[in-house]
Amino acid sequence: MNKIKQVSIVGVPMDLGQLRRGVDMGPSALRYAGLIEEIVRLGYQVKDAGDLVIEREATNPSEKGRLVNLNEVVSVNSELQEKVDRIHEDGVFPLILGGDHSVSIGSIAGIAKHYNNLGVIWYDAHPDLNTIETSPSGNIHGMPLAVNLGIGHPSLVNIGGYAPKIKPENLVIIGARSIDEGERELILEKGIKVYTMHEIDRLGMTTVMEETVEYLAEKTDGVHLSLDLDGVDPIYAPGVGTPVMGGITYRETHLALEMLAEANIITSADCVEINPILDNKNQTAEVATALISSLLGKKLL
Ligand SMILES: NC(=[NH2+])NCCC[C@H](N)C(=O)O
Ligand SMILES: [Mn+2]
Ligand SMILES: [Mn+2]
Repeated sequence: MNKIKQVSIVGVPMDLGQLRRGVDMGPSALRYAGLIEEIVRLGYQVKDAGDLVIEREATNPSEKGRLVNLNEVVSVNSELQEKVDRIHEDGVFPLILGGDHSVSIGSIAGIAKHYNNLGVIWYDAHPDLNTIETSPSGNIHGMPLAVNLGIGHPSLVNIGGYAPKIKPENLVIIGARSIDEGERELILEKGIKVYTMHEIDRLGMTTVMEETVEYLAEKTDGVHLSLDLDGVDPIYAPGVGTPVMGGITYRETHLALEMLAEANIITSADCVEINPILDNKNQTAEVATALISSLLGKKLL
């Protein structure tokens, strides 16, 4: 957290990056779960920048081979980019609340310009490395990491007026277990560091995080954490639109985030894909709140 004791929250109540309604309620669910109070309790000065206003058309059907809601996703992320850029300029830790995972396009666009080598930890069941050519769905929430690497539709890739935002060697994906063929090819082609569930099972989360911190610390000057709640097993985080069984446990995720807090390398974060309609009495937002507390330094003792 680089001695920044201020956190600025931006909510992005947007569900346009995919087709299941409800993930637009993520910021409210997190606020109801007491996220802000919890961060205040940890000793931070919290500025709540409120939520972006999202305009959505009544219907916008998906067509294969087409980017669903492209123009809307571009305009929301452009606005988010500006907002996050300003927060960063003020020297405050930006915490972005999604919304579907396409909001990471705007959050990283606003952050990456402040670093020569921004590192990214993508904690997710999915690598989100699809392009229009490889996407099985046309949903932009399956593409943000590719976009951040400069691969994808120009109007997404150039948000913020520069590209790429991140370099493949500054990226670590943790928790992947649903990987499309085109994503697999891109991972191998770019040599992206991925800890799939297989490596997490084999090495244990302690080693995974020690290696991740070492890998990023030596070559990056800031690290963004993108926390997709579907990285966590759906037993603990059922309120997500694309759940995949066999995920990371609640305890392993706490450990991962506690280790990041200890390493003191995270300079910004987003928390995405919470869908309260699919949830069990706001459990997923409560889990996310507890996890973010660990990231921001909460300890058991
Ligand atoms: N952020 C997410 N939950 N992404 C899910 C992506 C699912 C699938 N790979 C797709 O491209 O449609
Ligand atoms: Mn994701
Ligand atoms: Mn995911």
